[in-house]
Amino acid sequence: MRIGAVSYLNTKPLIEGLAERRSDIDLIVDLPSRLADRLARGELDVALIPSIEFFQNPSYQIISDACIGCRGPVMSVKVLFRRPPAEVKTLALDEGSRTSAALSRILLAERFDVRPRLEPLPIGSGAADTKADAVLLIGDRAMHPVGETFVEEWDLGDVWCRWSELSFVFAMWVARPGVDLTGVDTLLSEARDRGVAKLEEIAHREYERKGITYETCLTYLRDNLYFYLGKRELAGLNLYYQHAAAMGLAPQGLVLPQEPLISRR
Ligand SMILES: C=C(O[C@@H]1C=C(C(=O)O)C=C[C@H]1O)C(=O)O
Repeated sequence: MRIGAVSYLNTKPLIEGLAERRSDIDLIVDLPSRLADRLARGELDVALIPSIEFFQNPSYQIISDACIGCRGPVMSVKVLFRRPPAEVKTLALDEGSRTSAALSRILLAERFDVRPRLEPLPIGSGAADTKADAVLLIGDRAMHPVGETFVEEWDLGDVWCRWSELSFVFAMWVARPGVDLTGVDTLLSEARDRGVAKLEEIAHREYERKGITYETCLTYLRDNLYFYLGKRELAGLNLYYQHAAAMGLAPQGLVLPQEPLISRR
């Protein structure tokens, strides 16, 4: 089984000990946007894909109650503004993102009636490499100071959760059709439970190579991220879907799950 996981710090607690549990697992790490494309091409069987990508294929199935979500500020998803949001004409989008790319467009449209021209921000580039009025950064690179003063900065987790009074779900475990999923939900929820029980250890292991302090790393994993796809998260996902569909960023008419998946343990 080829399982694709996000290569950022946020995913470490979801894959703790995962590859060691079953000899038939090939764990591949990549950027979220690339995981979605690889799952769509059939190069992966199961992947942690941006939630908006789940809407694009009705044959996809959510297979775990583990996810990357937040119930407030997320710390690693930012829109940096060089002009006030109401005056934004161009938006540079982190190439690794699909969910937050759509979310930033939704929030600009809904709150400011702004529909900017979009440009990609390639993986190797930083905010300084674009002149866009606003820049979306996600993942590890969004956690470091950019060295520029912005007129406004949005933490998209915070902005969404305040605006919607619900959680936000950035990425979910999804399988393509025709894959034998026996035991996979247990495998993924157990990996998450192991990871969540060991956040200090994971933070110790990761903080230096991510260029952040141990405290920041632990706070991020423990307090900013939320790894459970519960009722409030599904309600947030549903609302996000409604906005995405209304803006033509997702197909119309999907019925998403409302009730959390009960893990078959
Ligand atoms: C919280 C995050 O969630 C991510 C954001 C994603 C997106 O915008 O498409 C996809 C997967 C997650 O890794 C982050 O990367 O910082």
